[in-house]
Amino acid sequence: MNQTKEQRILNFVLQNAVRGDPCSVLDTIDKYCSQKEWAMNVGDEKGLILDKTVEEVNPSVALELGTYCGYSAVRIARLLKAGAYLLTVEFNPEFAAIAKQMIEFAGVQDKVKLLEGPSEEIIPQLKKKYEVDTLDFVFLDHWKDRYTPDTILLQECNLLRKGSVLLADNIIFPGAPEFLNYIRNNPHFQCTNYPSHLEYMKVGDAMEKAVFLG
Ligand SMILES: Cc1cc(-c2n[nH]c(CCNC(=O)c3cc(-c4ccc(F)cc4)cc(O)c3O)n2)ccn1
Ligand SMILES: [Mg+2]
Repeated sequence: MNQTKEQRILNFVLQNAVRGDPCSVLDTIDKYCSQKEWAMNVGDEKGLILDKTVEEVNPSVALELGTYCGYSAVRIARLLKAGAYLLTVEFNPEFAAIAKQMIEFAGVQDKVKLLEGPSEEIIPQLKKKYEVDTLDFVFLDHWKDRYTPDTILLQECNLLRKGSVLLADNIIFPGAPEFLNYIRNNPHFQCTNYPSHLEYMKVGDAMEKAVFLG
């Protein structure tokens, strides 16, 4: 049974990073994915934009859509205050299994709850099944054609409050044109664009921040 790229990334971390040190896990993933095999982690450049946004919001309850190998879950969780937590949603069981091990190796498992399933199924369960009141921060990094329907779903499920912050990856590449159109023309959101580059590449990309105005 030959290995997947995601297993190779995890193994490289297990062999080269420092257990319990989130920064060493992030640096090791970035090293592997920039030098050996590209992978769709948010990466170090857009990761700084994510860091600044998480520090500014200082969320008690955060949601991530699109866990992948757990890079941004580790990135977000390392910045959360005592008692704060991240819910992260992954639909692919192989990715979820890798992410679980990555999160545990980084030592942030007490701050992260990994939920397996498609976002459209999980979001309506957040209040009753996962005891969420409202979300302070949402990182959109899953299927790009789900950004808009899931933003609408979050509102329908009453999961956003005045001041909730959404941050969306890949606005330019692969691109989320429908989402950009929706969110920038929506009077209930205040948007800010952050130009950057596709992870580990010279290709242009951007992140979009959208503050819910209630
Ligand atoms: C429906 C649902 C879905 C999920 C879900 N979980 N994990 C994901 C991954 C989604 N991410 C991407 O597809 C992605 C792609 C690229 C890319 C690809 C190919 C290129 F050539 C260039 C760039 C770059 C990125 O930065 C990305 O984030 N979705 C979870 C829950 N429910
Ligand atoms: Mg992305």
